[in-house]
Amino acid sequence: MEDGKPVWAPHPADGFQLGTIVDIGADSLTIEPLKHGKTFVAAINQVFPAEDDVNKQVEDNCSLMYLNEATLLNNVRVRYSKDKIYTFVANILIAVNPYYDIPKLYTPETIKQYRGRSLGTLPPHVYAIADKAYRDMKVLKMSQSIIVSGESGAGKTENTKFVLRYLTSSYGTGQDIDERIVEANPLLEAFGNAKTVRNNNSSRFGKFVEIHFNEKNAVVGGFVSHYLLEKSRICRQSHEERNYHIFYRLCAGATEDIRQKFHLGSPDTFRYLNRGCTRFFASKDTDKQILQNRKSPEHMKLGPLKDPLLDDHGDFNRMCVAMKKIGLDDTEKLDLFRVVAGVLHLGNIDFEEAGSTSGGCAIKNQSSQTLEHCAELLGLDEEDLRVSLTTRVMLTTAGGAKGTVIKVPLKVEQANNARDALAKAVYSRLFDHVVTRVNQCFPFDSSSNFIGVLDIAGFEYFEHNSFEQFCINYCNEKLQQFFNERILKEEQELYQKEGLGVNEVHYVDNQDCIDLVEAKLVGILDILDEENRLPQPSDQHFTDTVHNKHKDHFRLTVPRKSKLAVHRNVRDDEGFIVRHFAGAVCYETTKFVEKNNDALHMSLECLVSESKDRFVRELFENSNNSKDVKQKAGKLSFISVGNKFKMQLNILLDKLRSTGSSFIRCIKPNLKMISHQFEGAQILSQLQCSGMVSVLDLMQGGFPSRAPFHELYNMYQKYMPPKLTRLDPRLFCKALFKALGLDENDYKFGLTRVFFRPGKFAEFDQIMKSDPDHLAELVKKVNKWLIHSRWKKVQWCALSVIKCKQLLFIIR
Ligand SMILES: Nc1ncnc2c1ncn2[C@@H]1O[C@H](COP(=O)(O)OP(=O)(O)OP(=O)(O)O)[C@@H](O)[C@H]1O
Repeated sequence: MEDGKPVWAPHPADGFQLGTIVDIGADSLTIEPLKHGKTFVAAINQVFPAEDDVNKQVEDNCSLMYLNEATLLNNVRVRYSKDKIYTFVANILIAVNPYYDIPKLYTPETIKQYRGRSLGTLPPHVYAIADKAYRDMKVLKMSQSIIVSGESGAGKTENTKFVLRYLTSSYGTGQDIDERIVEANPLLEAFGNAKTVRNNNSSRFGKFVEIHFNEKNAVVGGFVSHYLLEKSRICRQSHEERNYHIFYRLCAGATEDIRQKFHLGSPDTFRYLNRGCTRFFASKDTDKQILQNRKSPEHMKLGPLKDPLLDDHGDFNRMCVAMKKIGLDDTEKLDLFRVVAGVLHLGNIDFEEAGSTSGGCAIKNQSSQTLEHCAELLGLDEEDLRVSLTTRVMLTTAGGAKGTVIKVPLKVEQANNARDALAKAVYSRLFDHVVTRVNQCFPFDSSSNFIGVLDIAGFEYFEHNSFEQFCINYCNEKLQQFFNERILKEEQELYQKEGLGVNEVHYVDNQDCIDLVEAKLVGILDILDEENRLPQPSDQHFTDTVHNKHKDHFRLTVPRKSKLAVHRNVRDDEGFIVRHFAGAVCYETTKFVEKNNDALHMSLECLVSESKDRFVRELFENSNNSKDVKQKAGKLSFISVGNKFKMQLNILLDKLRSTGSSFIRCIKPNLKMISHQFEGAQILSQLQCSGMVSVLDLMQGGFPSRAPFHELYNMYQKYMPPKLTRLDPRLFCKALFKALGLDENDYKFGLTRVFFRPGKFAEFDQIMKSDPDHLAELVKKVNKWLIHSRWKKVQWCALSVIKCKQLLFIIR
């Protein structure tokens, strides 16, 4: 950075602002903003050199002279203002959510344009990544994966859908299977998506969608794996949020016949819906199609929720069509709806103290009809359901009559928990079933390779972070490691391909953070499991153990060390801070123990797995603990959520490691979810969380800026006399570099481009644009070098001829 040249300095709302350095301190700089405003002081490591033309935008950030987080943000900003939402950083695609349909961006014609075209030959696009994956699969005969990440509402699911549509329409067989892969989405979204404050259509589960190809590289089928459905939402949502879409779609769109059969009412009549938002999504017109008696008072008062892509009544019908298309018959459809209705009724069962000496509770009289509906819909015996919700079965294990079954009465709060646990178990099994069923509708006998698209929540931190964030961030920590491995590998491969003869790129590994979470016995997940197995597990004891076992761990500390006041109020035994690659997160550990346990208590497990209804019974058939329910009845069994996730993740990562990979980083431009608004600071934080900034760091360890010879030639030919511009671009560049006497450690000549060490491209540019006297001197030097190198070439040729002649003479 130089005196008088513009720099990017931190700005609270925009991320960075342009300014000039007016004073230099020991580790800080005083900056004068270019736009009006007072001078301010910024830490030296937060001030970055700016490009000369800050309105310039490039398709690949690596062709910028200064590759840093500020120039990256600025490039994305300038492009976004021109509706260019996609940008490359080397082979990584950044996708900013436009929150409106950009004309012609995803048309069939655009799909055609990208078919078979190499990365970089057309503007950055999600189709370019999809096609690269396909071509790599074909050429390398190796499966591929595309990892789509970003925070909620950033556009992961939409981009995933674009990839799937691109692949099926470009490389499908034109048969039913292609359509089925695309049609599976509405069904998955109905059961796994919900309105949240961040996104009206938020996927509350992670998924890896594989499209399988035969030996001729045509689509033959698909397979979906899913991760971590958010279960807490089934029973409770915050005020402005909703439960899963299916509940509202059923209430709004079901035929009168279904409505009566399943005893459905308006959303406000169900506890599992009425603590959140009870309005339907509808347009002015479709709102009229929803009968009055299906609308909640809140809906009547405030009108429908509006979203261009969502409409509960219409979506119900579309979902029914999609079900048909993917091969679900009417019986199966009704089975699904019946269980959804059953869950709703279950939530309406109320308990009160029994008033007996047992200290237990009973189902309120007012709930008797609900109990009846619930039992009917889930195929349970009403009395058995009553008993299972209000008592817990225990087997005596010691003393007197060993193995005697005793019924322990539950208190009101325990019964409420049991009811909610049952609802969560039934719904999440139903969701598993939906995914299994979806998978059955695009079967394949054999496949040569697949392209998998991973759509999973990115790194997240809120004011209050719980077990869900802990799992998601652990997952992102693993994906980040994979990302680093791959980017590093790609960089090294590029250096090799370009013949640079170097492969030194250094970066900070995050294995220590991964170990902190998943190491055997001492990792946080194992400590938590250990706690769950104790007779009286407690969140505090778990938290204390974590702190004790990792007293001096660099990645772990106590909440009071947080920079944020809210976290400093959290006691040492109520939380811990993990220093993730993307920043420190304070986790509050209340309910960690409960959330880590997927097991129903035994009476409930027995109840549902012996349901009279085949569909419900089958939902629980494959459960881990149904086989030996009776033997285990003495203990509260424990099924670890954390370790199941760890296992799934490790399988996923093994799979990813065995494939070639591409990355799409989705960015949410603003919190209001509107078009044409770029909130710089927000976006910068997402770039940091998605690992993009650390990728820049990683690249800084090598040769981050790169410019093709022809580009350099075009940039500088105007400064050179015609005699020199007649040279071919490669020789032209070589002559310049040699003449300038640049340090050979600062740049490398590849086959197609020049690679620069951090900041060296700019230095070079500066010399080129220096004053005319200096330039004249430079031209002289270039000429001299050319003559010198040509002379050397002539000498070498002459010598070779002489040597050949001598050789011939000897042979003769
Ligand atoms: N490329 C796009 N063009 C137009 N609108 C888009 C695009 N990408 C996203 N959107 C809009 O943004 C909304 C949120 O996108 P999406 O559901 O894909 O986010 P997400 O990252 O999957 O969020 P979550 O993690 O909550 O599921 C979409 O419903 C759509 O309205």
